[in-house]
Amino acid sequence: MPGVSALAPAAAAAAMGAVEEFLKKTGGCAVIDGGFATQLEALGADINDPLWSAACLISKPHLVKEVTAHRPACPTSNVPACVLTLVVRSQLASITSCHQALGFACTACFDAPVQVHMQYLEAGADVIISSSYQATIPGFLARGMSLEEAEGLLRTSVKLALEARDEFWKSALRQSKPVYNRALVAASIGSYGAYLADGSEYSGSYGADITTEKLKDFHRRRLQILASAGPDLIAFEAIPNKMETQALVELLEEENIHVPSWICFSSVDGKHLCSGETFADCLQMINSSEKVAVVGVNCTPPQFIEGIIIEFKKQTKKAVAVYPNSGEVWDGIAKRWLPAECFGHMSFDALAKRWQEAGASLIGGCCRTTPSTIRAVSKIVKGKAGL
Ligand SMILES: C[S+](C)CC[C@H](N)C(=O)O
Ligand SMILES: N[C@@H](CCS)C(=O)O
Ligand SMILES: [Zn+2]
Repeated sequence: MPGVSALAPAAAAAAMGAVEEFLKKTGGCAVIDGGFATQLEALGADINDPLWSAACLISKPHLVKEVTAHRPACPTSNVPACVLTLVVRSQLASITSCHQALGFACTACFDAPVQVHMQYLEAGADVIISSSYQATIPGFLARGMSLEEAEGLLRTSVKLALEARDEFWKSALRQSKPVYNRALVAASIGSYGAYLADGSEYSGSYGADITTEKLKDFHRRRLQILASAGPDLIAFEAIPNKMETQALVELLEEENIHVPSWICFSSVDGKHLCSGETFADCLQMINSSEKVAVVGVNCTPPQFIEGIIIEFKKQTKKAVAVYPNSGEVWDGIAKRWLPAECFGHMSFDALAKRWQEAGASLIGGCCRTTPSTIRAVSKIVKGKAGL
């Protein structure tokens, strides 16, 4: 499916139909990847940063030179000298970490997003989500970047995912036994709360001053740029309240976005959005939008997912996506994950089978899930060995 932001209405309708076709091709249940940020950290990246995982997009090659002889490894990525080629000229003596000390990535860190995408593709993901969850224009500007640089990094996030998908697909085609589908690339758009980086994507509390119009203005330019960068889907992730849902639905119309979207909510109780508002009110708005192909929940504890799918299936005809977190709880102030409340004796993949039976059409994992989670999910929902 090509990038479709500039297509005429008939072609846009075809793009929406292509999502349905794609789901059929995957046997009625597509596998989404797992936690992008989680796996980035597993590769050694330091994402304790206002941009969180989007910090991996920042690199400044014009400031750097080859000094592998001087520095044996990147202390952040722990990548050995043979692949570490970029370090700042003026700070050779004092480097402690690419992101924290220098404010940008070494080449090894910069390769990490592609590696993460590749690992999820190998694990069996039919849909990979770009590294743009917390990539925002104001966030990049606050780092001293120009508008042009900021917009360029948004495009880069989609480009890296498309490159990984195409590279992986080329190698999959060379295999004698067909195991994989050609994956779709979803351009991630996190909530306003994710940008605030104050834990409000799990509370939905944006303060008294925020309005639907302000939220639209916050999302507008990033949406335009990501939609025009050639993704197959736009993935609005962890949307915590009704006002932001309304802003997104209206914005998709106003900007006439023809890339099919999904809107996924976050929930901390399994019955409401994080704000305490009902799913029903949001689903009603989404049901009347032709721009939204898929609805669902992400970054929500696994024990709530089956009940949520059952509710959604009563309230919408759109395909339902679920990609819960591990059940651990994000402490937005201390910036760390707290232990999960016990979610019973069932493993994530055994639960995934139940989510499929309850009617979910796309299943994956969010924070604190990994390629091995996705490998297990893929095997169980597709009944396929060999990944
Ligand atoms: C999905 S949460 C763990 C992402 C990080 C959060 N927006 C923060 O920056 O603290
Ligand atoms: N796509 C993002 C979602 C965070 S809630 C990630 O996996 O890092
Ligand atoms: Zn998450």
